[in-house]
Amino acid sequence: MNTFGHKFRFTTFGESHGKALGCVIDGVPAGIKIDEEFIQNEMNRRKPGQNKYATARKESDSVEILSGVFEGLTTGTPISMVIFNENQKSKDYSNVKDLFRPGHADYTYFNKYGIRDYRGGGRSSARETAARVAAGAIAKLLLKELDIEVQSGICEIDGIKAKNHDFSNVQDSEIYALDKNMEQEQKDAILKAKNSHNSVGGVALINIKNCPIGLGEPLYFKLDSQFANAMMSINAVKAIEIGDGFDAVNKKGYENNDEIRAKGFKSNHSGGILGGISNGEDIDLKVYFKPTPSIFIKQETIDIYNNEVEYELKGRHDPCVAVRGSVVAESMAALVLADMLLLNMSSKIENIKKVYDK
Ligand SMILES: Cc1cc2nc3c(=O)[nH]c(=O)nc-3n(C[C@H](O)[C@H](O)[C@H](O)COP(=O)(O)O)c2cc1C
Ligand SMILES: C=C(O[C@@H]1CC(C(=O)O)=C[C@@H](OP(=O)(O)O)[C@H]1O)C(=O)O
Repeated sequence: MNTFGHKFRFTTFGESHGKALGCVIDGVPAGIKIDEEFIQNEMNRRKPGQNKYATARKESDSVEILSGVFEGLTTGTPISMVIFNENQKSKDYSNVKDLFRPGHADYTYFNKYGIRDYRGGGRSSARETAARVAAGAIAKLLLKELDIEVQSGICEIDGIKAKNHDFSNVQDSEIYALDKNMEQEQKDAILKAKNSHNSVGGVALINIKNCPIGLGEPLYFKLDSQFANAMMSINAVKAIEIGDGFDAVNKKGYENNDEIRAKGFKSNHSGGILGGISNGEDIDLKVYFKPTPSIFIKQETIDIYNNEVEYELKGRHDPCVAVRGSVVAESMAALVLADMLLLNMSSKIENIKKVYDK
C-alpha cells in the first residue's frame, strides 16, 4: 500500500530522473485558504542545490496545483500537485548502471521487482520527498487554522550536539542549525567528510506547539506510533525519539514522570504524548538520519549478474542528508497531525451532534 494517512490521505508519484514528481491528497476539508507563496517557500526550504552543504543538483522545485482548489480555497476534492524535474543528468549513473550502491536501495529494489531503474535511485531517491513537502504544506495550512505550529532544526551532526535548541537560528542557517555556537563545528564536520569523499549522519529535532489534547487513536494508531511510522518512512531515517526518548531508559520513575498541577504539567519528559494521546504540552521528536550512502570512495559491491566488482561513484549527492531531511520530517509531522485531528473529530458523540446541529 502506498497511501499515507487515514482521513487526511496522500500518495506521491514520480522518480528522481523521470519527467515529474507529485502528490495527490484526499480528505482535505473544504474552505481552507491556500497560500501558494507559503507552499513554494516550504518547497524552497527543502530543495537541492542551494549551498555547499547539499547536493549540487539544481532544481527549482516549482509546484503547480492541478486540482482541488478554486478561487484560493480548498474544495474538499482531491488536491493534486506536480513538480517537474529540470536537472536530471542521468548520465552520471552510467558507470554504475548494473551495480548496486552499498547502503542505497538498489540491491533490494532489484531483488524485489526484478527491474533496474538505473537513472539514480529512481523511486527510492529522496527526490520523492519534494512531493511530501508539498503535501505537508497543505497539512500545515490546515494546522494554521487551529494555531498549531510545527518547526524543525538540526540538533546533531556527526556526533556534534547542539547545547541549546533555538528555532530562531534555523532560518538564517545554511544547515538549519539550532545552536549558533555549534553551527561552525557542525558545518566543518560536513565539509571535512565531503572533501574526503565521505558523508556524515545527523539528527533533526521537530517541535510542535499548541497541539490540542486528545490527538491519537489508542491502541493501534497511537500518536507516537503514527509519528514513528511517518518518520521511518523517510529515506535514511534509522531511529526516532519521543520526548526524553532513549534517556528515559536510565531514569528512575520519579525523575521521568511529569507531575501534574491545576495549570498543567510541571515538566515535559513525555514529549507531549501519554497513552498514545497528545496531552496539550509541546510535542518533541528527534529523527535520526544515517550518513548518505552515495559516497565517492572506492567500494566493493556486486553487479546484477552477481559478479564481485570495485567501483568509484560519480555524481551529485548530499554530504549530510539530515539537513534537508529535517524539513521533510517537519512536513511528515504536519501530515500526521492533520490526519489525527480529523480522526479525533468523531471520538465523542458531542462532536458529532455539533456537526449535525443536534
Ligand atoms: C533529503 C534527503 C536527501 C538525500 N540525498 C541523498 C543523496 O544525495 N544521495 C544518497 O545516496 N542518498 C540520499 N538520501 C538517502 C537515500 O535516499 C536513502 O539512504 C536510500 O533511499 C536508502 O534507503 P534507507 O537509507 O532508508 O535504507 C537522502 C535522503 C534524504 C531524506
Ligand atoms: C534530487 C534530490 O536529491 C537527491 C537524493 C538522492 C537520493 O539517492 O536519495 C540522490 C541525489 O539525486 P539523484 O536522484 O539525481 O541521484 C540527490 O541529489 C532532491 O532532494 O531533490
